[in-house]
Parts: sequence; C-alpha cells; structure tokens
Amino acid sequence: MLTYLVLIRHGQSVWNLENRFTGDTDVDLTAQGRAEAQLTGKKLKKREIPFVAAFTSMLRRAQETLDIILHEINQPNIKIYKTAALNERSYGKLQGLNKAEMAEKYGANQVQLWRRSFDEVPPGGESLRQTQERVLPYYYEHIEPLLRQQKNVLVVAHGNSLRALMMHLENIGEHAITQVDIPTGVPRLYEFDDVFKMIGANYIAD
Ligand SMILES: O=C(O)[C@H](O)COP(=O)(O)O
Repeated sequence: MLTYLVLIRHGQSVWNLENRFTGDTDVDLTAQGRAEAQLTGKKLKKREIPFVAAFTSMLRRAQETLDIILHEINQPNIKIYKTAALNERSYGKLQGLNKAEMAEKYGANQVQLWRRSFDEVPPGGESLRQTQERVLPYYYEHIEPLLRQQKNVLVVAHGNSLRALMMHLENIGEHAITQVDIPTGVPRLYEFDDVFKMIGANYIAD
C-alpha cells in the first residue's frame, strides 16, 4: 500500500500578479489563482486519494486555495489544521515592494540572493534557513507521524515555506535549492512505500 503527501503552493495572489514581495502580508487570490486551485482539486479528485488531514498556513491565499480544493475533492471528513509554522517566509522591509524595481535599485544579483539563497536574510525578514527552522519541527511533530501511519496528507502553503520542506523531503542541498522555484497551484505528489521510503516525487500534470 502506498502513502501520499501532496504539497501545493497557493494559487496566484494579487501581489504575485503585481510582482510584489509578499511574505507574510495577507493578500487575496486573483481569479486565476482561484482557477488554479480548482484545477488542482480536479486533478486530485481523479487520483481518488483519500486524505485524512490537510495542513495550511494562517494566510488567506493558502486557506482559500485549500477551501477550493476541498470543495472539489469532496471528502468531508478531512481534518484541517492551520498553523503559522507554514506561513510564507517574512520578506521584512521588502514586503509590498516591486521585485523588478528592487532589482534596479539593489542589483538583480542581490535580489536573487534574497529570494533564492539559503542563508541570505532579506532586510528585517527571514532567511530560508530561518524559515526551515520553524517549518521542519512542525512537519516532524504533526505531519510525518501521519505519513508513517500510512495516512495521506495534503499541505497547502507558500513558495518558500514549501521550498524549506522540499529540501528535507527530496534531500536538496543548500546550493541546489537556489535553483528551485515552485509554481503556484500545481500539486507535487510524494509517494511512500510501506516502510516510509520515498518512491516518487512529481508534479501532477493532469
Ligand atoms: O513572498 C512572495 O513574494 C512570494 O510568495 C514568493 O516570492 P519569491 O518567489 O520571491 O520567493
């Protein structure tokens, strides 16, 4: 018997669309973001995976994405957990500012480091390492035990809180993670065998 973990970055948000640093600012989904969530729900419904639990952050772009998915898959007994541990990494003073304008002001290289490196701390915000230091303890305590009991789990969170988790799940190093970008609203499916060995990690295309 296989066990499944599905990670999903929320659908496109208003500030994704406007190319602004978002971090833990609570912004809404766009119409496209809601459509992405709906499509994800349809893809998951086709797989007929029975989930026992769904985890999301305290931010409404993730919660709304999860609501739309749950509506599509129609499994009313899924237990829902909301936690700030899965919130997006804080971008501190960059939040609200335009990414392209910041690249003009500080240089594309610096902006890329703030966005993708493991250790660089954005002004007043969190590095990916610091994000991982809150995401992983939550994962070990609340999510991994369910998977080890062969229970299927859904996680709807954010680009960087999920990159932090992916590093652990897929054994991605501090250098390699700089190349990893997670698309909005596309489910990533992990399959584990009955001794909790990962046997697959793929985005679900259809
Ligand atoms: O916080 C943000 O701006 C986005 O959710 C993720 O942005 P990034 O791709 O710049 O890390």
